[in-house]
Amino acid sequence: MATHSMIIPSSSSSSSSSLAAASPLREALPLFTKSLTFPRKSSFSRLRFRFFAENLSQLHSSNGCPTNFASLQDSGDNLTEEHVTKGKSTLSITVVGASGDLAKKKIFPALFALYYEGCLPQDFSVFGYARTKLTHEELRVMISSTLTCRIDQKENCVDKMDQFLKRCFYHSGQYNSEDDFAELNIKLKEKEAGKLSNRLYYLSIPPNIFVDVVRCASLKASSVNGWTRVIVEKPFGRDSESSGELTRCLKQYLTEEQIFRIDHYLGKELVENLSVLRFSNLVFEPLWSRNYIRNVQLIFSEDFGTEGRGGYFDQYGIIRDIMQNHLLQILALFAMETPVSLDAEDIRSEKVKVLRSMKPLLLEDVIVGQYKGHSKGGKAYPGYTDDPTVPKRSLTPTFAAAAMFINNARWDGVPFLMKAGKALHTRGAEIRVQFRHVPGNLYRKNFATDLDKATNELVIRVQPDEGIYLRVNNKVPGLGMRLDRSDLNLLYRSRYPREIPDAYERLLLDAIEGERRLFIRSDELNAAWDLFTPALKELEEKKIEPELYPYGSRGPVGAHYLASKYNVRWGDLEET
Ligand SMILES: NC(=O)C1=CN([C@@H]2O[C@H](COP(=O)(O)OP(=O)(O)OC[C@H]3O[C@@H](n4cnc5c(N)ncnc54)[C@H](OP(=O)(O)O)[C@@H]3O)[C@@H](O)[C@H]2O)C=CC1
Ligand SMILES: O=C1O[C@H](COP(=O)(O)O)[C@@H](O)[C@H](O)[C@H]1O
Repeated sequence: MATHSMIIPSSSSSSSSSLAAASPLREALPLFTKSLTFPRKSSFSRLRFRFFAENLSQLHSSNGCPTNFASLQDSGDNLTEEHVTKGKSTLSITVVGASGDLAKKKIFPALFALYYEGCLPQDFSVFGYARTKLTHEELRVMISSTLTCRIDQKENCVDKMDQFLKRCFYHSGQYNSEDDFAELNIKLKEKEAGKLSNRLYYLSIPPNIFVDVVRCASLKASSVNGWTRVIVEKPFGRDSESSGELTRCLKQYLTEEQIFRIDHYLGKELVENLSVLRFSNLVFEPLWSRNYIRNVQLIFSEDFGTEGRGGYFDQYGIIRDIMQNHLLQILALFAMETPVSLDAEDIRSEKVKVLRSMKPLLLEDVIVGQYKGHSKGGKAYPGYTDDPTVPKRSLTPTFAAAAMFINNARWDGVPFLMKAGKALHTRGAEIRVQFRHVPGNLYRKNFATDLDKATNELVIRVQPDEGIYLRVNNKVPGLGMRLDRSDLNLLYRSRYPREIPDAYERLLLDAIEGERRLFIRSDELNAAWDLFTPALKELEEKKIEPELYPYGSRGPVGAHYLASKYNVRWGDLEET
């Protein structure tokens, strides 16, 4: 658990301010600030360089830049166009916590996919770092089992994997040992061979060791002539206080510009597309307000429990695991005003504004649940507290539903309902926008008494089977006048029959590119925690018992009562 005390830098860092002032990462700050004064688009295009002489990629980073170009936005002082054009720069990516679940499942496969698609620079190496003792070869064997060739299933796949694995190395060390990071630095330097070096660290570790790692990496293994960036996995604290403390501690060693707080939902294709849908189509934006929208629903469900992650999950629960970050980020993108530009800071500023306009969640507007064991079709599914890493009397919610409100002119009074749960009957994530009734509807007698069922609904299905559909009323062909509801359906697998990149690919690429749009800024994070912290504290202090629901069910009935309090019906349940 990331307790308050656990994230305070350890004794060796207690003189952190003076150390930090001397740290190479901090020294890069004036350079960074200076480079930001360039007008972004024009000077960048002049300074961009090609990673590859061949194999130009189709993939673009989130700001629309071709990925085979890199910006020099926050590079070190030795970076010149000569280095750039002669390909003298290198990229080292160190996955800290390389022996862990996320690294194996997501990070190494995403790095391989980027390599496979020609999106990594010509000169790169990948290091795994963890306490587990492994040889380079053992790391390669471990990760090779999870690498897949997404596109072009057969051609060159094995060769490409071999080539990628040859660039992967391992260094075993403690997370709080400056000496171990100094040794890592030596190995990184060997690979960098005197070239201009950019270094990316991915902290795929439990949050209580984030600060130790950042301290050691900053002091002993940051780049001296290029940039150093750190991707930090969630959870970023467990409430406003611990999150603020974590940010303060990280900022002793890193500038805000070096910290890439990842929320992988922001890298999902349909979440990325939200802004395109809103701001590049005339038909949606005029409807995007309380005048036409009755309610918005943000729904996340998983058809499996916390199996294997109970130890982590029990410290956090579903509100911190999914709602405070993934669903709230989607909400912010959905509800924000039009940003001045697509620049990261303009978008993030709009997101902060909307978050700060929201009313903190009230205990009376949240219901919690926890799954219990259930047998179905002769198979027994375990309850949450059957997990040996979970305390038997745990009150941690594995399901929650919440009603939130935005107190601004656009959204005043519109309920934003969130629902997230584990061990439910299905897996999915979607945004549902339910529109108001048609005033004076000429066809009202053609609908049964339930006019709510006849309103338009826009559904953005983030996963699985990505798609966007708009439920409209339509005349059933024939001589009579019978209406039914049909979908104007944009099904991604039919329209775009290529595989969609994993969110981690997009986000890793963006971090390499220095594109921050899809990462969480510290003020966004503060605003997000401020919305949930009071209710989370009350839930814990009052020891609110979660409503039990059977594994594989549709969740607790409390979710329906909460929705009906605001005259809402969950769209996902109406459909199935
Ligand atoms: N797994 C997932 O699906 C997701 C994970 N995350 C976040 O990503 C990060 C990594 O997740 P995940 O890979 O599942 O985590 P793991 O529990 O697998 O931990 C990763 C590695 O960290 C080391 N480690 C684990 N516990 C400790 C400890 N108490 N003290 C010191 N080192 C420890 C272990 O390496 P070694 O013993 O070799 O040093 C382990 O292999 C976490 O912050 C998690 O919250 C976020 C989204 C999804
Ligand atoms: O961040 C997390 O996300 C996963 C769900 O991610 P998805 O991309 O598979 O939808 C969730 O299982 C996990 O509990 C949470 O920490």
